[in-house]
Amino acid sequence: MKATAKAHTNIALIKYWGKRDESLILPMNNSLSLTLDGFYTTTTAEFREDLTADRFHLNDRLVDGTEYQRVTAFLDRIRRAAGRPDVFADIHSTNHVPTAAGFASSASGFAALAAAAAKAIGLQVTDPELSMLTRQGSGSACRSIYGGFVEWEKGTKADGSDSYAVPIAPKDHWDLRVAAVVLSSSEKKILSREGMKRTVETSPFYPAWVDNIPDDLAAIKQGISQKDFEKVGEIAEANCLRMHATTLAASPPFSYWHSTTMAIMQAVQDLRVSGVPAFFTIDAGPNVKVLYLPEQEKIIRNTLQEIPGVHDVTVSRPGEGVSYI
Ligand SMILES: O=C(O)C[C@@](O)(CF)CCOP(=O)(O)OP(=O)(O)O
Repeated sequence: MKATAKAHTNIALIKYWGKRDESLILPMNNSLSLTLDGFYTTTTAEFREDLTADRFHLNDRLVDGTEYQRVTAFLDRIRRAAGRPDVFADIHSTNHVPTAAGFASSASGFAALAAAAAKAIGLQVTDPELSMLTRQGSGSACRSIYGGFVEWEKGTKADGSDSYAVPIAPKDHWDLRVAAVVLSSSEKKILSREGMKRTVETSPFYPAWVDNIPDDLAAIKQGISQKDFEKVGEIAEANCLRMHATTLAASPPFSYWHSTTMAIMQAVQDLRVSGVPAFFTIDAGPNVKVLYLPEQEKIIRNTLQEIPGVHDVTVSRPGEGVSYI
């Protein structure tokens, strides 16, 4: 009972920010992402009769603490779904992603874990069912089941049976680039789960965030189908700024941005003024992702690399969904 799966990270262009159900991980709003080819996780899961507890190895290191707790709690869901409450797994995950940089590494990690564990335990799942299972590990991970552009339907049912990702356009629909800009400073940040909880519970700006999503989604999907780069970039950048605005109005207020984060934001907006189309998006951390077209590769890379405080720039293309090795 062994299987290996590979899954890529995804970058949200319309952000998932806020849950309506913490335990089932059900979101307040729909989100839309692009799966990236540059960062991925491979996970091998082996369910064995001789184990009396799960074992989780990440990058060849045995993991314990909260990370282990999240994985073993997730595997409990897999065991329940398969009707095998008493079988435990040996999990080996390798993250080809700067985990410390928080590049939604939980997204590729949980998608690969869900796929490998379901296959290893013999659980037959459709893509929507695999997405729903993955969602219960980490919300954004449910979008990594598919490649290319993906939308996570928030659903309305209390049991979450209508909350899963659906493919919008395949990875070869549009040859975009995403530069992931990692900052040198890796201060302890507020984890996305905690950040969105505080925001939902205390930020007066939060209801406006939710209200704006349907228009953003409709417009960005039109832009994607028409390959209108400015339209997609403007909506994605504005959506990211609206998300971060909600944190500034939370109690206590917080922000994920460092001075280098803002320097990168300014540099990207300056590029646009000089005629180079580029747009940024930022998740629950100080790092920045920059969206651009292939012909701008050189100027984008040179501009970003020379900003003080930038540690690394990694370029991704649209990536594929979950696969089995
Ligand atoms: O990816 C996005 O849509 C936007 C974010 O990255 C933040 F900006 C949210 C990621 O949240 P996640 O780590 O999935 O939370 P979990 O469900 O509590 O595990």
